[in-house]
Amino acid sequence: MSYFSSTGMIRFKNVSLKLGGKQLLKTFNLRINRGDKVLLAAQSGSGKTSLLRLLLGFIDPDEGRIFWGKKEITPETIRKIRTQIAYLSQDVDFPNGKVKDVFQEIFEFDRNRHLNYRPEMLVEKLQEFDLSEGLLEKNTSMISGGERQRLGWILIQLLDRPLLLLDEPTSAMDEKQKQRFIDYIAKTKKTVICVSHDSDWQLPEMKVITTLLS
Ligand SMILES: Nc1ncnc2c1ncn2[C@@H]1O[C@H](COP(=O)(O)OP(=O)(O)OP(=O)(O)O)[C@@H](O)[C@H]1O
Repeated sequence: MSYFSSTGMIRFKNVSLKLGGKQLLKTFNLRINRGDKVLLAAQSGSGKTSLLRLLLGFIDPDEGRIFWGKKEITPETIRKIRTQIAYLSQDVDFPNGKVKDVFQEIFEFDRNRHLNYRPEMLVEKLQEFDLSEGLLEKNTSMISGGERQRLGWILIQLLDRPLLLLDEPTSAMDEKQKQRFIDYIAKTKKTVICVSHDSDWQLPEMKVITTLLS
């Protein structure tokens, strides 16, 4: 079986995590299959963002193991695993620079070259998401929270990776925009883990997790 092919995509096995003196996970178990959609709607401060950060290898569990297919997530495996993940963080942190240059640079990384990015692809997406072409010339530090969030969505769509990790992905959007992204997630065949308190994200196809400490 190859590195990434497996129906059981992600598995948390007896994972415990304590941060800032607070127990967030205690022998936590979760299995996520390819194509599954999971909504983390546990209360504020319960560790939802930390769970995404565990999957990205930004933090390590105190106990237990996390698997991607048959591979355990470790410092040795995480780089390759990250090439399969598109992460939209709560604050959508873009590098400093003109929007058009930042996008160009992202797609010049070895792991993204196969996508054959062209600037026209970004222009097309800007139109689709009601963003002005003038944004291309703006510095990423000068754009609004709502624009930044939509640019984050554009990036994750263009990156076209099998696992989407979305942290409050529509918090800075109006209803119409929000619905467009919810519809995209409802239709996608990708595996999705979304953090949101917004009940509009509770799609029928989503497994909703309301508590992490059971
Ligand atoms: N690096 C860290 N050091 C210390 N404490 C941390 C760290 N990261 C997170 N925490 C704490 O862990 C708890 C869980 O944080 P986390 O952001 O994962 O929760 P959350 O469920 O995503 O919250 P929210 O819904 O409010 O965004 C919080 O009390 C937070 O202050």
